[in-house]
Amino acid sequence: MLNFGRTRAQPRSNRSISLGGMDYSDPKRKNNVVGKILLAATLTALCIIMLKQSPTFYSPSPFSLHEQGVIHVLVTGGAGFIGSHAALRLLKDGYRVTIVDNLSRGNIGAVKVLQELFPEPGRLQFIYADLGDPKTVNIIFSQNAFDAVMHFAAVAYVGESTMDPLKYYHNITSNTLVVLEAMAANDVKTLIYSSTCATYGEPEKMPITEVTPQVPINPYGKAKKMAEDIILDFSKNSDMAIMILRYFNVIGSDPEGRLGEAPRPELREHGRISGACFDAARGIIPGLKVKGTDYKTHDGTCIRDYIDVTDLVDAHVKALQKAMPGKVGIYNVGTGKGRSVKEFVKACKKATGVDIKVDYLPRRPGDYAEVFSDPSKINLELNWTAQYTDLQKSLQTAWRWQKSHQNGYGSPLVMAS
Ligand SMILES: O=c1ccn([C@@H]2O[C@H](COP(=O)(O)OP(=O)(O)O[C@H]3OC[C@@H](O)[C@H](O)[C@H]3O)[C@@H](O)[C@H]2O)c(=O)[nH]1
Repeated sequence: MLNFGRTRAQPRSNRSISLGGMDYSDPKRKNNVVGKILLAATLTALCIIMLKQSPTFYSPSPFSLHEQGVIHVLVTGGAGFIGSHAALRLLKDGYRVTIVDNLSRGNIGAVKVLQELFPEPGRLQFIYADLGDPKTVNIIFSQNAFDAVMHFAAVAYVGESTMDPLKYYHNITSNTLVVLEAMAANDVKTLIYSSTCATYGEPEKMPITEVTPQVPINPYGKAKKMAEDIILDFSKNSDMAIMILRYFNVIGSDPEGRLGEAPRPELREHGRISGACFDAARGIIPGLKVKGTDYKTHDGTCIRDYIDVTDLVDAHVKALQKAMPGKVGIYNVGTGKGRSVKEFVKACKKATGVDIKVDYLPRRPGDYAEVFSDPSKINLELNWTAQYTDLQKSLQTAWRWQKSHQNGYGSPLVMAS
């Protein structure tokens, strides 16, 4: 069942493109809207059928041998926005990386970018698999000698979590359990866990420290808190080295323009503020909907702490380096500065040069008025400080990628040739 032999030159999904004998560059076909839709649907269906045979390994070489001295990190959700940026940083720093992703939210195009940057055998392995399937996950762990796991894979929209709470409770808690069990069974000793400021809910006192009581108010935050509790209980009888990073609001993209944020268009209504601003600036949506103007903040809109993805992945690498056996480290990852949605929109207008049309709507269920971090613990203990603190500059970097990737990474499932 495990397919180690596939080369980068012959990914299954590449072959599925030629199966149809279609040419995307044919101008007549471009004008044929119905034809394009049918083509896209056929390709997607073919890819889904092929990819369903999980786990499917796409890599230049087998990864079953543990190379001495090279730390092998499993990056779950490595085809997603934060996971792909983390994988890039790890690879740049000389780690070997295995990405496991079910491509439900991530993009195979991000993996392809990484494979092109790091084609050497033994550097990067991509496994299409679902963490909800313990059997598959155990096969993956038993066939690879992972030294550490960065567990990013998860659904992560506050608004969606209020509409589909079961999806959130299931995906976030159950998959974390599966990962932890596989780590314990296969003697993998280091976990860096992606948690969130949403676990704090709406604290009375700002800024938020790591000892601020966690009283989440939406299913996303509650599920992440549950996953943290699972990890903490497990840690009491384990010598695993664990770091829990509570991210604030992640923005930006790779300064060298190789990776970006490409959320699924079908989830646009739940999307985060950065994606919505860029979609409005590109004219994909008629305007930005600011959700809630009657919060008790200086301008009535919600306040968030926007942290650049480059800084965030730096915090992960530092956490990995400082993780101690038998210890759990919990850290806020934010800039320490709160900005309102109106301030964010102003910065986005400047960054894009587009006078984005703004509509003001009622509050979004699940939102809290104000959160921003006190990052002193991570400053002190992990020697980490946010470097990319100019909101407009981070948005400019992200906008450059958005402009040069009008369709994101293309089809999220098909490896473009
Ligand atoms: O289209 C939009 C999107 C968002 N917003 C507002 O912008 C603010 C930020 O919302 P986002 O959806 O971008 O981000 P959230 O604060 O809800 O959660 C985010 O930060 C914490 C992370 O762990 C979560 O994964 C992430 O979704 C909220 O006030 C929201 O109502 C809009 O006004 N319009």
